[in-house]
Amino acid sequence: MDIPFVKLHGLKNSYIFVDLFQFQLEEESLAPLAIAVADRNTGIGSDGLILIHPSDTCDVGMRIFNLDGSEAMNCGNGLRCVAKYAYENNIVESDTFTIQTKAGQVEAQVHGTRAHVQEVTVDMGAPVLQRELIPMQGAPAQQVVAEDFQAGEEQLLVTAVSMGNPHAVFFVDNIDDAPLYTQGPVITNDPRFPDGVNVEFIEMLSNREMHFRVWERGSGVTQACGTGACAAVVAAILNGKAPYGEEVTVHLSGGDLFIRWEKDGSVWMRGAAEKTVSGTFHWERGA
Ligand SMILES: N[C@@H](CCC[C@H](N)C(=O)O)C(=O)O
Repeated sequence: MDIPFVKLHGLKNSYIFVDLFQFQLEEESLAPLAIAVADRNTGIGSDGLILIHPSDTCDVGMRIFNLDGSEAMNCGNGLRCVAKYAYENNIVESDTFTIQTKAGQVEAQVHGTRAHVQEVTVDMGAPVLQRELIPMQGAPAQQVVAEDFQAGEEQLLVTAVSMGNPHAVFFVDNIDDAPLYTQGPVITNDPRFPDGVNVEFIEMLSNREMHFRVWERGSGVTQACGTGACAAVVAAILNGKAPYGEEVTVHLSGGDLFIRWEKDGSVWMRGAAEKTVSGTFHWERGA
């Protein structure tokens, strides 16, 4: 099978995009295809696969598969890339439009021209903070803010946030000392998070600026995570480390995102999306 693809990234969090307005894929091929395209030796190389598809309820739809083939409910960097692709390819009429995800509907606004969208702002909706909806084990109806969390030998404090997908946020004094490679792969599969979890380490530089590192569920260390950056800013506000309603600059390994959380309302994410390459991926399933 020859599959037309485009590779885009949000701050070097890269995905292979297949446009299902143009090309059909069978449901059972999606997870193995994600693993195949993401492989950096035998595939194209990416953090996963994203499908851009027609939607009954929104202007365009997005589905995201991690590097290991697991499907996630949401992807912030993917949303900005889908918005760029949809606008540049005339899938949408206006520069503000809706995108359907498995976690619900979001609204995107592109900044730029049909020839080149540089930046995208997304209304990511309200974070989900009830423990059982993240989901995290423990007494229901509570928020998880700076809660004791024993991880191996380390005694950490966790703040848990869902942006449609689960995030465990840990504040550290120095980002270079964050136990990303030791605790990331352990915490992501911790049974206290029955669906697994994306693991973020944050160093606050001021109440408007933070360093961010992530171990993504299903993909491992990535250069950036849009939903993770949103969760980190929400966690900072819940811990009294940042204000409501003000843009916070998040320094990720791959670049900066600008995140704002309105009290009792939406999280807004603004940042870049880039196209790197397009082509055709020749794939024999099971080969
Ligand atoms: N990189 C993404 C998140 C992708 C999904 C995540 N790994 C999960 O399993 O929830 C982003 O930019 O938000």
